[in-house]
Amino acid sequence: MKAWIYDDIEGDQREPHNSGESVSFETLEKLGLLPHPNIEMDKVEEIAKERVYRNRDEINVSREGLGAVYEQKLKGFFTEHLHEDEEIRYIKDGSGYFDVRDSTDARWIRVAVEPKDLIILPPGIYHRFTLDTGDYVKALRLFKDEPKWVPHDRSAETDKNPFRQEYLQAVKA
Ligand SMILES: CSCCC(=O)/C(O)=C/O
Ligand SMILES: [Fe+2]
Repeated sequence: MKAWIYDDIEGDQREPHNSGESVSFETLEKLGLLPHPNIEMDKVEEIAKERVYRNRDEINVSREGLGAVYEQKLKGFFTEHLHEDEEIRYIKDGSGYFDVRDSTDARWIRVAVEPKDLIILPPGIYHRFTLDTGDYVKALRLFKDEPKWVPHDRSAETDKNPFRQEYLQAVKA
């Protein structure tokens, strides 16, 4: 797992867009995005138990895995959004990029994930996801309750969402 500031230059979202400015795990932690690089399944189970996760699913994000909904799903994943529940992603195979807003809300931090990387997305964090040029990731998605994936796309309305407001309070310096 590595993270850097996204260069915001027009072009294929699947390219690294690495501005050359790297971002530390400490910074990710301050944003509430808890990185656990290179861990085994037994550690994933420990985290899931500790944090009381009751549900999970496995997703194969690829043209083959998603079939007819591939384009639509990829578009949805890369639309800036938040979730109202804390969610865990554990990469089983392939790779991709999670982008999260930095503390100024002006820049994207790109987090490159690969097999055995786990990240915890706090409720209310604006983020998006894209495959890289390998065009494939298989991930375990852990949910506290039902295995649902409900994105709230960024809007003036979502900015007022109580989970967003709570997140901003929690990460305030
Ligand atoms: C690699 S898991 C699929 C993407 C996802 O679950 C998510 O929440 C994207 O924002
Ligand atoms: Fe998401």
